[in-house]
Amino acid sequence: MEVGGAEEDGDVEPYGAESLVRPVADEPERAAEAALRPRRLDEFVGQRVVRDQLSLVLQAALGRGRAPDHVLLSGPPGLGKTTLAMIIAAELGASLRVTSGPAIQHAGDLAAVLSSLEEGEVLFIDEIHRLARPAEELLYVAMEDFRVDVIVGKGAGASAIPLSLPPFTVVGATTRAGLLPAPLRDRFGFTGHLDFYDDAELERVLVRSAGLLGVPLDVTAAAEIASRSRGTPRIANRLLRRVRDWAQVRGDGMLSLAAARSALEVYEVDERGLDRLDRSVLDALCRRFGGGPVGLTTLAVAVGEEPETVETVAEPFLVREGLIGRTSRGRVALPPAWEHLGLPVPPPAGTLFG
Ligand SMILES: Nc1ncnc2c1ncn2[C@@H]1O[C@H](COP(=O)(O)OP(=O)(O)OP(=O)(O)O)[C@@H](O)[C@H]1O
Repeated sequence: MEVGGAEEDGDVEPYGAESLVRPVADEPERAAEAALRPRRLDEFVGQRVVRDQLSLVLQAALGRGRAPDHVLLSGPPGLGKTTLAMIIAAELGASLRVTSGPAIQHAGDLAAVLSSLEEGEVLFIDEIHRLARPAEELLYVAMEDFRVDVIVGKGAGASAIPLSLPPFTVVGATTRAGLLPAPLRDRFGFTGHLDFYDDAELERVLVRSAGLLGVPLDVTAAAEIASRSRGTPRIANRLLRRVRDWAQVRGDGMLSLAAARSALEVYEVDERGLDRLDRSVLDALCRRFGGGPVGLTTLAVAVGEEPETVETVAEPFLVREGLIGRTSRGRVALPPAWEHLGLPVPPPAGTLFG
């Protein structure tokens, strides 16, 4: 169930919506994702440490017959935070309420959600780092004392009427744990950090998804798609759906290695998982600016994009892959960037004679 007002999202980038390897999902995609979500903890692939820890927290709470401590899940988009929140509710046999930081515009919105919670329910707050300050303060009290102060009246005549809440569990998700104020972070009894998946784990995600979609996926194709998925199950599942389209329309329905390669060529996702924007950034950096350093704005103009798009959509992965570096003087191409473009790696600066 969705609660909270319409989402006002200031972070939408023009490029992001059309990229296959962008880690965030839009609404239509979320519907396609829903069918592929693992429902129980033992179906959730990878993230062994977080899974083990969470399993203990949940089993202990179930054994005591009490709502578990509040849970904070942090990590980059598309790694399974929402899925885990749903799993937590399912494992507890509780119902789940879903809202997000940006959907809660006023403390009153949150008070309304909290005061309608029933005993043992799980409240999932996505992008919890984007809650407004007054809502955050209300949440501290609700999480710690299971109480919300309902303000009646205005100005000098206003008074707070305490309303006690039944025990419930907040599951907060954030891509930016560092932005959470310490008092809010401290109210979570358990924090799980999700990391990027390795290729073997992504292959398992793909094999499971192909089974659910009822498509024949060759193991070599699964490995190929996994290696281009940037360590992210959401991207793996998205590429799988595109390979399925290709196999259906241009192939024989089989998701073979050849089908995977042909489909990903059509969608311009290269063997390392880079897309058109990523490659144009590398290309501009190496060919036009001799490897840099070059400022973000200049680089963005060279590739015809907004600086914010380059910084938030392309750069994180390029930096993580060791293709580019960020220095105080701007962006620089690292040797693997030259190699990826098939260009000779220039000698390090200051080396006159090779
Ligand atoms: N460990 C996993 N095993 C199998 N599938 C997974 C796993 N993690 C994520 N997925 C799949 O990846 C997709 C994205 O997962 P999810 O929506 O939970 O990510 P998220 O971290 O909440 O992303 P965001 O921060 O953008 O909301 C879902 O379709 C889900 O089925």
